[in-house]
Amino acid sequence: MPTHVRSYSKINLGLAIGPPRSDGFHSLVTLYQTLALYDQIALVARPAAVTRITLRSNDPRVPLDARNTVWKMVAKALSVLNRTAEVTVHIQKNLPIQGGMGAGSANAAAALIGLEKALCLSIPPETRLEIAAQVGSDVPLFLVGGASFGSNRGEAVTPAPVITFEGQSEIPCVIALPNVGVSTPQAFRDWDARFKSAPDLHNPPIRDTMNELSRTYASVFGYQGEMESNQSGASGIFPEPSLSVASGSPEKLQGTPDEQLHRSPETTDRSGIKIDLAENSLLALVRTGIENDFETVVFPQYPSLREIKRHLMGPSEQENSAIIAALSGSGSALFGLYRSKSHAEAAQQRLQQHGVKALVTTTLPRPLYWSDMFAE
Ligand SMILES: C[C@](O)(CO)[C@H](O)COP(=O)(O)OP(=O)(O)OC[C@H]1O[C@@H](n2ccc(N)nc2=O)[C@H](O)[C@@H]1O
Ligand SMILES: Nc1ncnc2c1ncn2[C@@H]1O[C@H](COP(=O)(O)OP(=O)(O)OP(=O)(O)O)[C@@H](O)[C@H]1O
Repeated sequence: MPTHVRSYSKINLGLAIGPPRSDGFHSLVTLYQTLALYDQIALVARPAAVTRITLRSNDPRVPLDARNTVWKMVAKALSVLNRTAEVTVHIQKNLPIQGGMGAGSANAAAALIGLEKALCLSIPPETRLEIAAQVGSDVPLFLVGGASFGSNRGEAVTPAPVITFEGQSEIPCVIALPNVGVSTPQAFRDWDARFKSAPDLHNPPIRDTMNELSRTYASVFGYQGEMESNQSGASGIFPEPSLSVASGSPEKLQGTPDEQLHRSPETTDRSGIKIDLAENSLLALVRTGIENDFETVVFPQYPSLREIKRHLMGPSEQENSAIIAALSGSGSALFGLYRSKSHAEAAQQRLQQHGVKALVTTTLPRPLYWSDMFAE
């Protein structure tokens, strides 16, 4: 019987790129958010004298050899664990390839989770994260799920509190799928080329966008007063952080006005505007003006993507316009987050009228990410 694992996708709620490093990677700071859209993997594994990996996929563009992230993950995990096995994986692709939604990375994480289950292994969480980081910068985030902070080259992940909007933790989301693929290494190279002649942009004392973005996240999520730690986190990998005030869940705001005052801290955004953290964490984030640095290099190359972002946003000042719309990762997928499902559906229609494929989904908080992981 195959082990079925859902391989969810992600978006980046802000991404700041730092200077290139000597190992060819770039430092970055980002906030990952998993989405309910998923590929599916079906994995069969049994101990054998020598390791043999066989991959299949419904999508002919997916490499079925050692270039595949799933292959890399299975080979690496077995080698680290000093095991040999025959492993067959079917990768059912629903997500775009080169979309910036971390699909290939998620496939790798799902394969690791499936392999553990199929072979009844229990890999220590630190080892899991270490193996994941070796397969790709975006892989570890899928061992955390929900919202998580990414730093270093993106592989250093820390669980973030649930991101809510008006009490909703599954925020309606539209993914626009432009008819182009953006290569991640090429996008990083373009970033370097663009700013080669402006070294100040890579000079931390003059403009350190990464530090700025870190401060932004800290200003939104940093209130420590009510931080709780629940060791039975859904993943079993990390304790579940819960920031009750920033999460804005109404029940947390009960109590006397004095108590509410105590639980309603304020912080200031980059322009000094006061943010009421009790309001909701997504709006507080948006108000800080978070951006994705990749837009600077990807939009000039693919002007249609800027246009798609406008369609995702919708007419300004209207109630049904997006709370935020941006490129995800290095693209080409873009996302919009909305107050309601009907607003998301209206955005989907706007895009379809302009010939752009669009999917309606929701953000996926950490508990749901793990509870539905093995559902077929
Ligand atoms: C753009 C993002 O999707 C944002 O979440 C990720 O940074 C990309 O992560 P990923 O696809 O897992 O990337 P990896 O497979 O680790 O790296 C692919 C290539 O992208 C470039 N790369 C990636 C991550 C990083 N922090 N700096 C880089 O310069 C490198 O050229 C690397 O060889
Ligand atoms: N399991 C996989 N699924 C899809 N593509 C894969 C896989 N393994 C390797 N690849 C190769 O990796 C390339 C990028 O795949 P992927 O879909 O992960 O890009 P992406 O969505 O831009 O990811 P990211 O958000 O991490 O940058 C593809 O061109 C493909 O040839």
